[in-house]
Amino acid sequence: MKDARVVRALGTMSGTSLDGVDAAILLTDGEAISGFGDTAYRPYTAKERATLTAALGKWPGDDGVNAAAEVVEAAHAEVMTRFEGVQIAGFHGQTLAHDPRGRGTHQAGDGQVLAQALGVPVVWNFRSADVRLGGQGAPLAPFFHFACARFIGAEAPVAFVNLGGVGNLTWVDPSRPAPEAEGALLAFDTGPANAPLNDLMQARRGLGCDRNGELAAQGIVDEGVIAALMDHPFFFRVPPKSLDRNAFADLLARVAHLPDADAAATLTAAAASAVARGLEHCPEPPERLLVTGGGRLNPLMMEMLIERAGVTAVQVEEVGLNGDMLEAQAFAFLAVRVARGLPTSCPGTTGVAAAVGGGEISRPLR
Ligand SMILES: Nc1ncnc2c1ncn2[C@@H]1O[C@H](COP(=O)(O)OP(=O)(O)OP(=O)(O)O)[C@@H](O)[C@H]1O
Ligand SMILES: CC(=O)N[C@H]1[C@@H]2OC[C@@H](O2)[C@@H](O)[C@@H]1O[C@H](C)C(=O)O
Repeated sequence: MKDARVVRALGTMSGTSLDGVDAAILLTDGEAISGFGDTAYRPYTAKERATLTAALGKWPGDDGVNAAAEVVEAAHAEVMTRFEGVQIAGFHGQTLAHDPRGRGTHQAGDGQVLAQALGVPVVWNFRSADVRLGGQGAPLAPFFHFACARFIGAEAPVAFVNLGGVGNLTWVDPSRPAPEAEGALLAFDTGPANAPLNDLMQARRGLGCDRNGELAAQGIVDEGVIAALMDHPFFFRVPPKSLDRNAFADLLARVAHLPDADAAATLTAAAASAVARGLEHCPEPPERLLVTGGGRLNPLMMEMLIERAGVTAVQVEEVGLNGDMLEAQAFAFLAVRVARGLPTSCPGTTGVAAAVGGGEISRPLR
């Protein structure tokens, strides 16, 4: 019999690299994955990206934030209305600032605007409740990673590693009864991933990224820079812990003395070493790393990850998942959980005191 609680949910993510909006359909009851559906990607135009970049680090009420929110809402409305038969949507928005122990967390874009555009309930503002209750507000994909681990039939602990602008890691023990169960999940940001490398490529070569690790492959890693980076207090902090995109902005200065290729190689190694260090915080070594996010497409970053972490790493595609859309699918999953009153974070994922359901539901007004 078809489970009446399984819905066709649409999720979206606009990541820290400000490239565009990912959108994906997930069939789920908020506990298990029943199937994957269509996906779409809507890049930001250069003008839109400039508006978003100008608002980075800003808080509601600051100059430029309304303009950024309008860009986010318009781009999402455009891509989200392409899908048919959507019953509920999860809208992450664009993180402009994240300071969980200070001013909070700020995702631009209003879910009510999208509820109007789509004509279905939209769940949004996923991170604020967790932060208010003392959590990091991030990462939130781990509850979905738990469902993914079950979906792929993993029996031993595995780790999902997302190599986006920032890196993050979710250690999952799929034998536990639920994601919020004691010992089921440990998740945290590992450190810088592509953001500093992209910034370097922009500054030195006028390029958006080191495509396929081509420049870095010609360079030599400065292990002194890596060792000094690994002395940063962030790497000693016991997880859960999360990072602002610009938290390691000084990394560029640390490679300023190096030729382009060596600087790129060093920043690529930094992403890998940060994940390797993160693994030391895990309760036991994972069977393997399932890598998602754009960094999985950089063969040198993958090679360095395997070498520095000392464990096999594969792209999530090897286990039948979609590494470009996992985060969008995660927010579809989380939307259904919020609608059902199920938790979306717990002590092991954000450091919040007890399992908590975040998110606000906006329904279309007639
Ligand atoms: N073929 C490739 N070669 C090298 N790097 C790549 C390649 N494809 C993508 N990337 C890197 O991945 C980045 C995009 O990753 P992703 O889409 O996972 O980021 P994001 O979702 O915006 O970040 P976050 O997960 O931190 O929010 C690009 O900016 C680039 O640095
Ligand atoms: C505050 C914020 O938007 N954080 C993002 C960012 O991008 C990667 C990493 O930093 C992660 O903590 C998070 O996103 C993913 C989707 C998450 O919440 O799981």
